[in-house]
Amino acid sequence: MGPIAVFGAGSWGTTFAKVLADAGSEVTLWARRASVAESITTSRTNPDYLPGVELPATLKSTSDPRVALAGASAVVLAVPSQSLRHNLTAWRGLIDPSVTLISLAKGVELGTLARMSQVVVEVLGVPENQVAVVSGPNLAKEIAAEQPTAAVIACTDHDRAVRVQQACTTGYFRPYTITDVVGAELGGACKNVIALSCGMAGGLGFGDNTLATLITRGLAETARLGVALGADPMTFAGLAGLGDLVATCSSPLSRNRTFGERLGRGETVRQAQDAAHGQVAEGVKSCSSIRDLAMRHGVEMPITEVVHRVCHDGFDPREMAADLIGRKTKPER
Ligand SMILES: NC(=O)C1=CN([C@@H]2O[C@H](COP(=O)(O)OP(=O)(O)OC[C@H]3O[C@@H](n4cnc5c(N)ncnc54)[C@H](O)[C@@H]3O)[C@@H](O)[C@H]2O)C=CC1
Ligand SMILES: O=C(CO)COP(=O)(O)O
Repeated sequence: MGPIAVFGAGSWGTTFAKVLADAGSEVTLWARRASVAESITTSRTNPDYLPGVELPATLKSTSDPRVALAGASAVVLAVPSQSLRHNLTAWRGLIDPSVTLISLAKGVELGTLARMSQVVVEVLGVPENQVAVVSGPNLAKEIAAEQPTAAVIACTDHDRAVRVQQACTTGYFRPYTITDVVGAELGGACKNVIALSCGMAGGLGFGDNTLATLITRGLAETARLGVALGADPMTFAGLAGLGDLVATCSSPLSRNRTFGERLGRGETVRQAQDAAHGQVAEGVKSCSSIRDLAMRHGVEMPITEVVHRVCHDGFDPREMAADLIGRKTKPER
């Protein structure tokens, strides 16, 4: 794979740019703010998002999309889900129609209920086999510290997935390939919502049984939605399903879990948002689009429903347990 442009210099965009550069790829990282690009170029750091992490000397950075895209054979999209369409529309005329598009975002678009790869296909007019998705238990700060982890590269074109895999394999980052894009994207989007519920449970003082119950039943409702949308159920037992779910629901590094914890301790959505300092907790918006997607397909997602009510309808997290536990009894499957 030739030069790679990474769009979005937040925690994951910057970290994934480092992974690609460490794997030997030629990488240019586009940052929205010129000061961030300047800092990466001159001091090899991105203090706003990855304080204390030294970035590779080979990594270039710019705030000019044309410079980032010059000669690029692949474009990595690392902006928040709800702004992807807007950004891509602005960059559309600049992106060579033959490049591989690599989506890192974990969300479902509000209103259209589109997955991120569907947004890419729609806005850029490229075939779906040109879009790859990276997902898995990938908390940016741990990967930036070169702690070992695995991931999946999902693309309906297996050969393309292998090329992306080769471009990002390092001594600390081990990507596997799969062809189930639907499953990979839904696993990544839904686990943010389940992590919010786990955070709320933690904030309310509940322990590991509650955590494990939410993770397991969260996985069940995610897989139910996935199967209704044509995903391979086995994807949810893999890195983009269980792997990401366990990491995000358990880790204090997760923005979604942390956000939920604040709500569980009694903070308002606004207070939790202010405390996030502009860092995105995707589940706060995706709980609504995923809930709507589930309703459209007649799929029951009770945890997602409750998270939506807490985040958007003023429902008190203290009522969450009674609401979920008090549902009509039924078989596990
Ligand atoms: N941080 C992590 O550990 C991981 C994050 N992800 C996903 O990657 C995506 C990006 O997340 P992060 O880099 O963590 O987010 P972040 O909150 O750290 O950074 C977001 C980046 O997008 C930029 N941005 C924000 N709004 C924008 C807009 N309207 N237009 C253009 N740029 C905008 C910000 O300036 C920043 O550079 C999300 O969908 C997230 O779920 C996936 C795996 C791991
Ligand atoms: O996607 C992630 C880990 O795989 C990051 O989770 P948060 O967005 O909750 O920090």
